[in-house]
Amino acid sequence: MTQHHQPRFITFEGIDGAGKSTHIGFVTDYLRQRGVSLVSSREPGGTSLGEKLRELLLHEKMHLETEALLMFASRREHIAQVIAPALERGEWVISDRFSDASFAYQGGGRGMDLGKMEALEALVHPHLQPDLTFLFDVPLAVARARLDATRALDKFEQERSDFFAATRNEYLRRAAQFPERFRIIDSTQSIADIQVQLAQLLDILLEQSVATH
Ligand SMILES: Nc1ncnc2c1ncn2[C@@H]1O[C@H](COP(=O)(O)OP(=O)(O)O)[C@@H](O)[C@H]1O
Ligand SMILES: Cc1cn([C@H]2C[C@H](O)[C@@H](COP(=O)(O)OP(=O)(O)O)O2)c(=O)[nH]c1=O
Repeated sequence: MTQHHQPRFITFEGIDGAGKSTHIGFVTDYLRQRGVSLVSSREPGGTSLGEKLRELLLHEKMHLETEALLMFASRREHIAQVIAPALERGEWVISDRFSDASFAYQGGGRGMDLGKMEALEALVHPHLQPDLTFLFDVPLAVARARLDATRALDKFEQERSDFFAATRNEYLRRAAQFPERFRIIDSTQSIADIQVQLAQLLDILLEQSVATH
């Protein structure tokens, strides 16, 4: 009898500076050490076309709906080329952001009608949702201080604090709407404490995904 893990699709979300990127490497290492084959990717991006769209999205000013359409165009390609084939092969997929980011940034932050966002989601992935979404949540001032300390800011990261307040609120609204999928991580904790919590959550997911033949 052999044991394997049924494929899972995990996404990482949070406002810029919440600490998402810090933990993706930890999570991929943790899962690989436990025998999971996985693909780690990001949005916007994750494919050759998607990375070109990312360059435009992070640096060019454009109409709000153009921005939303390009985010979903990048996602469509990502699903077709990376996410769906990996899940079909039985591999896990870790994505640094997915559609919750469009709801939070283009919907919450920029105020695009959420009904239009839902229509795009229904067009691009009517049957696919993450199995688990880690939402890294911190007060705006903490995120801002972390960003200022580290790097040159892209188009989104230069937004004002009311933009991020609305973005964070939309993330929290989505988490309340889909509690079975979301796990909110209090990212004011130390990196070490967050990793203890992530490991516990991953152990539960691993246990639930074991299939034996
Ligand atoms: N829990 C934490 N405590 C203190 N600093 C952190 C924590 N998490 C991340 N950082 C630091 O904050 C900065 C932004 O983190 P990063 O992971 O790049 O954020 P994100 O990917 O969410 O934009 C980095 O310099 C990182 O080292
Ligand atoms: C996927 C996605 C990202 N974004 C934004 C959020 C981020 O500010 C930016 C890029 O995300 P990210 O890769 O998290 O940035 P970084 O590597 O600099 O931490 O794109 C949207 O506005 N909508 C979306 O649908």
